[in-house]
Amino acid sequence: MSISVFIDGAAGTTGLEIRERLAGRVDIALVEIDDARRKDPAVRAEALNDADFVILCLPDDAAREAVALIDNDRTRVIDASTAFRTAEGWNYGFPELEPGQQAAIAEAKRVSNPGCYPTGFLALVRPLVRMGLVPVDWPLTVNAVSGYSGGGKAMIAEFESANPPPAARTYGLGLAHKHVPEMQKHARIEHPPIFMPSVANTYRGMIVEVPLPLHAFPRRPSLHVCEAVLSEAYRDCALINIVEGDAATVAIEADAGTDRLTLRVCGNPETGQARLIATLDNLGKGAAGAAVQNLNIMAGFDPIAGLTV
Ligand SMILES: NC(=O)C1=CN([C@@H]2O[C@H](COP(=O)(O)OP(=O)(O)OC[C@H]3O[C@@H](n4cnc5c(N)ncnc54)[C@H](OP(=O)(O)O)[C@@H]3O)[C@@H](O)[C@H]2O)C=CC1
Ligand SMILES: CC(=O)N[C@@H](CCC(=O)OP(=O)(O)O)C(=O)O
Repeated sequence: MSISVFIDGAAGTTGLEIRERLAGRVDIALVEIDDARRKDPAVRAEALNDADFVILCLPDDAAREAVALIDNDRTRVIDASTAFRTAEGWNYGFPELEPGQQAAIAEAKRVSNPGCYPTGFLALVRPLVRMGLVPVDWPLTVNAVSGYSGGGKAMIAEFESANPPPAARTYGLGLAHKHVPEMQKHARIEHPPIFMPSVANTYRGMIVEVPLPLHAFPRRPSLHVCEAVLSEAYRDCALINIVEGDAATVAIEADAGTDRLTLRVCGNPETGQARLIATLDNLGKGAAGAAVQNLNIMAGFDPIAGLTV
């Protein structure tokens, strides 16, 4: 079986990465448009309605516009932007997050790809919340550092033209980052997490951390129990690895250039303080890898076809 796929925003950072992963696949025919007219709504509307699947790699407003341009019942959509991640009628494209989620994505017409930071946060926290180990009303915090490709073409140009670029800088200081509602909704927690993102002078890769005072939780879970819960939750997930044992350091490059997501439960067993750590590539499982995984699932292909494990 072969499917047709149109990538709207194929000249952007995420779009190019998706194209790279799909190029050469015999089961996929890419719908191409003239580069000079890639922002022309009439040209886009035709491609959006011709394709079996469209993958939107656009700013939020352009993604909303693209969805509005689809006027048939057949075309199925994967959106990489923030526009629909908490929207009714959209399926959250994180197949490993909940039991039954992959099956729901397989049937869905509209799938919203998770944000890169929420991918790390949710993978670490959701199984522990679901098991009742982290109370739903706990005020969680998230610390994270991303490569600068996370900010798309504009941030890449900014870092690559600055002389010298910052080694690292923190942002989101007003605690209203666009990923917070998505984190709260899909973790199924009562309060928005305090989210402290930074960007480093490296192209790709990210570290997402959640500190947990396990000793203060009603069930006082050990580090070992948390690790066992994550291992069980992702037992059959080809892209998610739980690395056991002590790590002295974790590098932002750990999963850069792959579509993997690696989880670690670090900390001090004596004090009951944990550091949950996720590493991933913002353009891999954080964007393009996840979009291709969702496409594979929706089309009935091997879920990890074309991906780097
Ligand atoms: N970069 C990342 O790590 C991640 C990105 N995302 C999300 O993916 C989406 C794309 O991000 P990213 O690839 O980084 O961004 P880029 O800025 O690199 O790419 C966006 C592309 O969209 C094009 N574009 C803008 N407006 C329109 C329009 N009206 N019609 C057609 N094309 C348009 C741009 O054109 P032009 O080339 O002229 O600028 C550009 O090529 C965003 O919503 C982002 O939030 C999600 C997870 C991670
Ligand atoms: C370093 C950097 O700036 N990162 C982006 C997030 C990239 C991403 O995940 O895109 P979505 O917002 O579509 O999820 C930011 O913080 O806005």
